[in-house]
Amino acid sequence: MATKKQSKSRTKAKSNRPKLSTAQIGEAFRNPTYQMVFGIFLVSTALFLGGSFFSYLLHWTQDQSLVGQTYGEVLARPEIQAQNALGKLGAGMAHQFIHLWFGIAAFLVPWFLLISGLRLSLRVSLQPLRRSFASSLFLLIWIPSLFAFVAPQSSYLSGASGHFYAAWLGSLAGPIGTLIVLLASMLIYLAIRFRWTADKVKGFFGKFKRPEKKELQDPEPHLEVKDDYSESLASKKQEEEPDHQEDIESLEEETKEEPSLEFELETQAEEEAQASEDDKPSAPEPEAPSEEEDGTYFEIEQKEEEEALSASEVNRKVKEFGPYDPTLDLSKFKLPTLDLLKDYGSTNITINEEELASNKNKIVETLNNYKIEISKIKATIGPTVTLYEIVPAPGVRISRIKNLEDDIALSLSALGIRIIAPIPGRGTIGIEVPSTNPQMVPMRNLVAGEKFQESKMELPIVFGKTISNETYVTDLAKMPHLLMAGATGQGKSVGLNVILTSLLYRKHPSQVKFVLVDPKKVELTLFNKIERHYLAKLPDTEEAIITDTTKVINTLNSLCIEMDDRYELLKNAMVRNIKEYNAKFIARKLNPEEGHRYLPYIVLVIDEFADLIMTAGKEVETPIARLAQLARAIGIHLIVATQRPSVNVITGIIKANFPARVAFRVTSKIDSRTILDAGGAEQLIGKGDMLLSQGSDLIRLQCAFVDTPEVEKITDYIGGQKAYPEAYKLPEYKGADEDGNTGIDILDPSERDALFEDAARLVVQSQQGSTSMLQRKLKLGYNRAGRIVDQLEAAGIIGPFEGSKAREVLIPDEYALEQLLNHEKNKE
Ligand SMILES: Nc1ncnc2c1ncn2[C@@H]1O[C@H](COP(=O)(O)OP(=O)(O)OP(=O)(O)O)[C@@H](O)[C@H]1O
Repeated sequence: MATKKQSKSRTKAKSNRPKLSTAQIGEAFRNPTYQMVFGIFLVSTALFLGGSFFSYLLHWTQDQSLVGQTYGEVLARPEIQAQNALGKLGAGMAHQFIHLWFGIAAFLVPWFLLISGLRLSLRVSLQPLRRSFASSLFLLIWIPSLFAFVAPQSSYLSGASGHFYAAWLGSLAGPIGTLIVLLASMLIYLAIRFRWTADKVKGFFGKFKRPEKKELQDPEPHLEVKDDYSESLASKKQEEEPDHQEDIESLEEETKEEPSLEFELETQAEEEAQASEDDKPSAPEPEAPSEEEDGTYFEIEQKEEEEALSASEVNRKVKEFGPYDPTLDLSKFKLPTLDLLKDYGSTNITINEEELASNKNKIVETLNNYKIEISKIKATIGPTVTLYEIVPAPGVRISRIKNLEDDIALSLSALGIRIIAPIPGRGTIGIEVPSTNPQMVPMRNLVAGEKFQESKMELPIVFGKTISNETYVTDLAKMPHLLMAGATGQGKSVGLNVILTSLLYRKHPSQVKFVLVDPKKVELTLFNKIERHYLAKLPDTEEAIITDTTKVINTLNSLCIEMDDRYELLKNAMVRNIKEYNAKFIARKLNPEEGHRYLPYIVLVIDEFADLIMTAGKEVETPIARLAQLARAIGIHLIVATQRPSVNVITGIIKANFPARVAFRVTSKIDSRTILDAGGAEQLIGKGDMLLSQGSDLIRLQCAFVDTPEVEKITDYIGGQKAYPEAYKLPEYKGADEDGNTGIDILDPSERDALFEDAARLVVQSQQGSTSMLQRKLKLGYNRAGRIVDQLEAAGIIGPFEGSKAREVLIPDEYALEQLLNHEKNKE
């Protein structure tokens, strides 16, 4: 009874177990580890079969004795031995495949398994898979039939299947009919396989007729277009007997005259599709290595879509976040989940072969019109722009191609053509042509990408995709500051949101703080919701997002104080940068009682810098330049965006301290030069198309797209979680206007600063009378600390200013100080 119940409940449990959906199976199949395992399995099977087949050809007569017996018996009895190198199993398999099935054509089976296995496991592509499969299927029927027809006695050539087909065909069409069917089917196969056309066939036969004519026309033949094929012909020509030369020349002519275009379309993404399953119908069929119909190699490169981690994997990583000391205050904090970002589906690029071929032809034609020969063209397809890389024929001056920029743009009738001559480090010339069907790059796909999720960077930012469709992740901590410019509506605000979103997806609130300056008052308001998690602000201010100019000046100066403080901490900890400092702090090697604390990174974002410079000029420029120069090591990073990249906004001093710059589309070449020190940004196509310059590198990227509702969802998600009691406090700074010479009498004890007594105690305790010490310990601005020092001097607590020496402290201990203070109070 009990067992019945048990088995019942087991069956119930079984039926309750979730069934694998096809999507899950597909996902598992795309898993690189499974692909590797399956690939290894295929390669080993191929080697086993191949080896046993070869051995069968040598030993099949000796192993004949095994054939008559039942498999089970042969395998079970160890005394039965086979001559086949792969043992009884090998002998049996080879007999099955060669004798009973396909004859000699059976070798196609291990060959196909081998190329499939290599592609799956190592991404090595010996042959396009789909085509090899079709060819193998055809040949597995055709070869056995042919051998059965021409050599019916040799059964290992044709196999039993060959005899069957030949007998069946013979009964249907007789021997002559069989021969015709065999020949015709082979011709059809060759025509499809090698894309025969009437011109090609005529050209091939024509070469036997035209040599004399050719010699008359072109007494000194030379190769007009230099490519591998013609090169091989040229070398062959030298080796050949003189009377074969005409043949070769006519062959060359044939290649030049060929009007149709064929080019290789080998994409990794497509390889992926083939290796897994046929779920991407838009992916084009890969073809044979590039064929040079018009004398120029044309090759198309499209990088494979980056492997996206599934939503559950990303969320698991989020959950793993935690056993880290500084996060303890908000240990339950969860980083935003992937589903907060909008799912725009897969963004596999659909290749428009016609467009590619026509652009390629136009480029080649335009260059040919100017007598510029090229030997190879390669197309790399990005989300919005395709890069045509040209290898010019030897002797062509690069400047000539560069000068044809406008002519090429005219012939392609496209805006935004950019010529990079030469592409640094590649030895080629690049022509970037905007696609007619640009693809947006959704933030979700990039955030889910392995590259971003697994990056070990301090402040990883997933900016977008490169021209070769690769995800571009960079480290803000290494940049270390970023200047961003672009005309209105070209994607600046989206770019800023992408940066902030990237950091929100990877960093715990204890690790990074934002100081947001938004004079336009609308762009960054959404981030108000995460004030107590991620924002930093001045003490006693209401709004964390700074919109007014005076507050910006105070905040910048406050950041300078924070910077000085941090340098002091670093000095005391004897480390060189924030990373080492925090590592030491986490290892509990720094004592919090001595003022040490965990230092979060601070990212200052200024949207619309031009507005600030116009209203505050030097007052803004100086602290920004100071921060930009020094703040790198202590973890303060600046991102400054502007609509107007003119020289009075981006001054020399600002530019010199911002090595990393991003340009969205700008209105003029001068603006492009101002921001990037190079032209090109005026030719971008807008909508997030951008150039990123880091040192001498200039990279074209398509910025990721994150919409306002998505940002709102993320900030809501974070804002809904437990927060710190208040925003991260920056040191207090009072502007000169507020505490400058406002008629305060330093001799009048009633007008003393509120912090006077605290300052006096500090000075006496430490027996040090310096302004900078007060600034640091009391978190004051320079002016206020200076004024307190003057009041301390007037009260007789410290001595007068003595140049480079510290002021003398006149009160020996705290007891004497308390007596002095009480005495003054009593006098009042
Ligand atoms: N990376 C992108 N991908 C696709 N479309 C984009 C991208 N970036 C911007 N766009 C489009 O351009 C529009 C304007 O972008 P955005 O608001 O960022 O411009 P802006 O430069 O900040 O303008 P402004 O300076 O006037 O605020 C967006 O609404 C969006 O439609």
